[in-house]
Amino acid sequence: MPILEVKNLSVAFTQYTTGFKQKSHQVISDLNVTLEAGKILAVVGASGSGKSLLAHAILGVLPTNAKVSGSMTYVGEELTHARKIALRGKEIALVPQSVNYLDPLMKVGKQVRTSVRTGDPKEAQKNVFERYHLKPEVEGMYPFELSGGMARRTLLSTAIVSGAKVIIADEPTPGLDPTVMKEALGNFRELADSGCAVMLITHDIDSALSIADEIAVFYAGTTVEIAPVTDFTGKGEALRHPYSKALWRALPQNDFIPIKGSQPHSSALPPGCLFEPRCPWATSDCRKGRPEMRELRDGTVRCIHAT
Ligand SMILES: Nc1ncnc2c1ncn2[C@@H]1O[C@H](COP(=O)(O)OP(=O)(O)OP(=O)(O)O)[C@@H](O)[C@H]1O
Ligand code: NI
Repeated sequence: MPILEVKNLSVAFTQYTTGFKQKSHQVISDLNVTLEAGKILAVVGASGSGKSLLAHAILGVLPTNAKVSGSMTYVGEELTHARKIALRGKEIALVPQSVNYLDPLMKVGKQVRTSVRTGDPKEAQKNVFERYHLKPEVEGMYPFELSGGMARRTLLSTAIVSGAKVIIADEPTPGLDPTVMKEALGNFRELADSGCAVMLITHDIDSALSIADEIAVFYAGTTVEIAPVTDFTGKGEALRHPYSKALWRALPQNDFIPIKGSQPHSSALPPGCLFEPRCPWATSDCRKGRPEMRELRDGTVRCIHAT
């Protein structure tokens, strides 16, 4: 049984335009992901494709003007908002994208210690600081006294000491020097190997490939493909969706061919397949409706033409 399952998640924001006119922007549509114990799912996709919003939806920290539909389960039971609040920071931990999530008024050692649930908090905090090369004096500092890299390592420490079963890491590595970054990625792998389910959101496909088991490719607020990591190889022949193939081939070590056009904005989503306006395979059928996510060769894809 998956630890965490997100089914047909949709998120829309209501915004006021001129006067009292309201406009609804669909920023996530029909999104599906599954997290399993012992596995790392990496989530990749362009900026604005909905990666952080998915993380926030799982943690129950979306802004109040967000309208959410779809279902989520945690170990087979519905993950209601009340349950999200109860599990947050305990069973489900977030390594947030922004270091602004640290409490500005609390010394960082204390912030890490309050996340410890079993064993001696002081000991756990000391050990994790050592692991991330945070000197003993750092525990007495306030967030504003930390460098960006130190703040990131503090956020990682908080999630690691929590003993959570599900770790959602939203771009946890920018600003870290390569050695610490490698260590942080290695820690996620260790957490997974010890039975956690990890979702790693990243722009960095290379890091994702180095530690993940599966990769979910996001585009304009939905999953277009979920594939085993081993499919990201060669010219991308094993990949299913034209966007995943293009994303893979756009990497510098591959063909370095940029993808023409840009991701549609949530205020102007195409009526059919969200990738249709940029797709080399598009036909008139692609404009008729959103393709469903379907199983194909050990993965899933949202494209009527994928084979
Ligand atoms: N509070 C909000 N109100 C309205 N729109 C929002 C709000 N928060 C996010 N969005 C929109 O939702 C979309 C998805 O945002 P999200 O932060 O999830 O992207 P992302 O994939 O995490 O991008 P990045 O890689 O830059 O972190 C964006 O178009 C963003 O502008
Ligand atoms: Ni983000």
